[in-house]
Amino acid sequence: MANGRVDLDGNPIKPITICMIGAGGFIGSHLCEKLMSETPHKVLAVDVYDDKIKHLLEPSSLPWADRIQFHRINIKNDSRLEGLIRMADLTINLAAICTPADYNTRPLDTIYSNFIDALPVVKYCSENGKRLIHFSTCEVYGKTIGCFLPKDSPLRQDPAYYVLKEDASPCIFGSVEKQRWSYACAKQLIERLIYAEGAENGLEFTIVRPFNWIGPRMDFIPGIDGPSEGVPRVLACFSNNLLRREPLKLVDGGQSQRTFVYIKDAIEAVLLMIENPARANGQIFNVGNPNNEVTVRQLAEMMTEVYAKVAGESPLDTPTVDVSSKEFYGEGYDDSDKRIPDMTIINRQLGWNPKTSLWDLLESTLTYQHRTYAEAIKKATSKVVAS
Ligand SMILES: NC(=O)c1ccc[n+]([C@@H]2O[C@H](COP(=O)([O-])OP(=O)(O)OC[C@H]3O[C@@H](n4cnc5c(N)ncnc54)[C@H](O)[C@@H]3O)[C@@H](O)[C@H]2O)c1
Ligand SMILES: O=c1ccn([C@@H]2O[C@H](COP(=O)(O)OP(=O)(O)O[C@H]3OC[C@](O)(CO)[C@H]3O)[C@@H](O)[C@H]2O)c(=O)[nH]1
Repeated sequence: MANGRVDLDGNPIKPITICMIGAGGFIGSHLCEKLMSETPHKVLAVDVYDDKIKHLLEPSSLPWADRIQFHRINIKNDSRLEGLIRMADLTINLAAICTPADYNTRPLDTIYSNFIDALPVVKYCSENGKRLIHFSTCEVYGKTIGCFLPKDSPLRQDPAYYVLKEDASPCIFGSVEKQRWSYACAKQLIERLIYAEGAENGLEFTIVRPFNWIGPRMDFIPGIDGPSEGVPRVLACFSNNLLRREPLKLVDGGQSQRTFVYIKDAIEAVLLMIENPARANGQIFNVGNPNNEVTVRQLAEMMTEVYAKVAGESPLDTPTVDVSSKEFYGEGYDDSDKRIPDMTIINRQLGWNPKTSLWDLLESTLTYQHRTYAEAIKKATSKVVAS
C-alpha cells in the first residue's frame, strides 16, 4: 500500500506519525479512516470520546491495528500531551467547541476551548520543532462587506463584496454583546498567534478554514446519541426533524447562505496538506465548495426531498416552520450572511477541487442517517407514547 506513493512533486512519501487531537470527532473520524485505509501513516488519536472511531480501534485483527492508538486525554489538563506531540512528526489540532448554540450560551467555555486550550499545543509544537496543522474556521471572516450595502445596491452582485479570500478579506464581527462571535474571535486570535510563531520562531504551520463540511457522523441526534435538549449544527438539526417527521425550523426565515462541501472531498484536501509540507507550510487554506451555495431555506427544501426519496416516505404537508433566532439560540445570537470561499490558494498550492454536488452528498448522508437512526427513533417515540 505504501509502495509507490508520491507527493505532488513526484517525491516518495515517507510514513510519518501524526498526533491527532480531536480525532474522535466528525472530521477526525473521517481523517483517521482515510489515513488507515489509504496510507502507511501512524496516528496517536487523542480525544475524550472514541465512539466515532471505535470501528477503527477494534478488533485488534484490523489490518491497521498497529498504526492507530487511542489516548483518552482532555487537553485542558493532561501532562501526557507534550510527550505525544514529541513522539509525532506532525500534530493536527481539531479539538474545539464548535456548535453555534454554545457560542452565545457558553461563551467562556467557547473561548477557553478555542483559544486557551489550543495554546499549549502551539507552544509544544514550536518548542519541539514539530509541524502543526491547526483547524480554524470560515467564521473568522464573520459577515461579508456586501451585507452592509443597501439591499438594492448593484455592488451586492460583485464578488469583490462577498467572496472570502484568505489574504485579502477583512474579519467583520458583530458587537461584543453579540456573543455569537466569541468563537470566531477566539479562532482568529489563535490563528494570529500561530502565524506569529511562524514568523518569529520558525514554527512550521498550516491553518485550515473549513467552510461547512458535512456528512455522516456529524454531531448527534438529540435524545438518541446526544442530550435531548442539545442543539447540533444544521445538518443534524434538520436530520433530526426529518427522522421525527417534524417541520424543519428555519432560523430568522432561513435567509442566510452557506456553501456545503462533502466531508470525503474535504478530507482529500487535508491529506494533500499532510503529504505535501513544502506546499502547505506557512499557508492558510479555505476548504469549501463554492458551487454548492444555498440559502438555509433551500437546504431544508432539498433535504426534505432527498429524505423522502431515501426513506420512501412522503414529505410533510408543512415541511418548514419559521422561528426567531432569539427563541432558537437565545440572546446574543448573530449570523454570517453568506460564505463563498475563494479557491485560488488551495488550487495553486495543492491542485485541490471539490467534486460532489449538494444533492449527491445529501443523498449519501441522509441514507446514512436513515439507516443509523430511524429504528432508534421509532423505539424511543413508541416508548414515550406507551408510558
Ligand atoms: N465541521 C465543519 O464544517 C467545521 C467548520 C469550521 C471549523 N471546523 C473546525 O474543525 C475542527 C473539528 O470540527 P468537527 O466538526 O470535527 O467537530 P467535533 O465536535 O465533531 O470534533 C471536535 C472533537 O474535539 C474533541 N475535544 C474537544 N475538546 C477537547 C479537549 N479539551 N480534549 C480532548 N478532546 C477534545 C471533542 O470531543 C470532539 O471529538 C474544530 O476545530 C472546528 O472548529 C469545523
Ligand atoms: O435547525 C436549524 C439549525 C440551524 N439553522 C441555521 O442554519 C445556518 C447554519 O447553521 P450551522 O450549521 O449550525 O452553523 P454555522 O454555519 O452558522 O456555523 C458553523 O460554521 C462553521 C463552524 O465553525 C463549525 O461547523 C460553525 O460555527 C445558520 O444560519 C443557522 O441559523 C436553522 O435555520 N435551523
